[in-house]
Amino acid sequence: MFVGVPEARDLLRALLPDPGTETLPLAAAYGRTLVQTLEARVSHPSATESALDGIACREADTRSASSETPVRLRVVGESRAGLTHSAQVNAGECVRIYTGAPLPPGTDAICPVEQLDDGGPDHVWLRRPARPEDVRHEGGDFMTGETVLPAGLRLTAPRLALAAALGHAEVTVRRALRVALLSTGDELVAPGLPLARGQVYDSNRVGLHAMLLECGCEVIALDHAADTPAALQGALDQAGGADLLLTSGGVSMGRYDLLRDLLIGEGQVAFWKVRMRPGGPAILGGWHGLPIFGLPGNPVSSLVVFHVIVRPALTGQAVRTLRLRAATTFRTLPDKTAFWRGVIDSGEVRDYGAQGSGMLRSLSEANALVVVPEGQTVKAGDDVDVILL
Ligand SMILES: Nc1nc2c(c(=O)[nH]1)N[C@H]1C(S)=C(S)[C@@H](COP(=O)(O)OP(=O)(O)OC[C@H]3O[C@@H](n4cnc5c(N)ncnc54)[C@H](O)[C@@H]3O)O[C@H]1N2
Ligand code: MOO
Repeated sequence: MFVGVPEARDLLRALLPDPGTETLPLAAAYGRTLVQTLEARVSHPSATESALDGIACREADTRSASSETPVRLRVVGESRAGLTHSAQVNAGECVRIYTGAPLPPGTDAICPVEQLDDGGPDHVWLRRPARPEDVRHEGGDFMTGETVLPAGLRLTAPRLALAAALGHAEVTVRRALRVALLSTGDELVAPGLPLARGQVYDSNRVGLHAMLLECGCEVIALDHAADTPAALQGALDQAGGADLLLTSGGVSMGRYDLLRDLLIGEGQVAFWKVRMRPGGPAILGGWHGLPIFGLPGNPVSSLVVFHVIVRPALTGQAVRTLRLRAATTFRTLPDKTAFWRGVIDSGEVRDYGAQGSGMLRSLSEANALVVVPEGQTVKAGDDVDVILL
């Protein structure tokens, strides 16, 4: 029942149903996985246009322009968004132009306003040659018919914006998995209520809810369950209809670790314990046909297990790692992969410091998980795999 991280991920994925697909307006598709290929319905830019506010002219007219020897051009019109100058521009002439406005015929270069002086009625002086690089060419970003977003991508904010720019109002995506979320433990108190000694605010519920939304899941937030078998079973009954029940707490070695007992005693167990730290006591099983993934209660452990096992299983996206130079030594463990909190700074990653699994501040102050495979040593100066948080 003791598994490695990749095996744990595969076992969870195997228990999740195929959610099917649906077509949604872009605004509702954040975090979902695209199941169609999106082609450009238009070219971008849709016309050859200016990248700057200034004048459009013929580059050849302006090559000698400098502060000492400015070049004077006659202004024959204006091109701005929605009101294009469509007449031919000839030698010695220019058109006032604004960023994103189409280039008038005959022009091939831009000089920005910062390099212009007033040259009398309808004239400007250029203190610098006009530059063809400041022209954005039609289709330079993408051309009509080009495949731009392939199926399988997760719809992040920039990709949703790109889908809109391609001319799509709707996208076909994987349906959201319905995940019921349950915190267990008598010591948990909802934030905002008074806290007695020995109690703790239910922070996992908040963090896990947000992480599930980031994964494009529909979240069914269950009431927190006290540490009695009846309370736990009652909570599990409320999760009917979910594709997965995600719990935190109650999976370790204690007498009140009831979820573990319930799955082992009355349900099924696919694994209990993963060869990782933190997060080793995670459990996967089922209860009356409902797949249940039990995260450890320690806040850091639940975050780490979510990142390396739950998120990839829910989204179908592999865990992305970077290779960075270690600025400090990272401890190795003989039989577990370690995911130590690290801080990426100036292109290197250093040890965050306190690695206790209850150190909540680290969830905000660390920005990376440093992966140290079983039995391997990472010394300062070595390259190491890093997961961005
Ligand atoms: N004798 C042993 N004790 C422990 C072992 C072990 O192998 N032998 N494993 C340790 C490890 S590793 C972890 S991780 C924890 C996991 O414990 P549980 O999943 O059973 O979680 P709890 O005991 O319920 O709580 C642990 C800790 O986390 C706090 N907690 C729980 N839920 C929340 C929440 N929703 N929000 C904020 N904080 C929460 C709880 O108060 C405890 O401090 O077990 C070790 N013990
Ligand atoms: O895995 Mo526990 O997750 O070390 O604190």
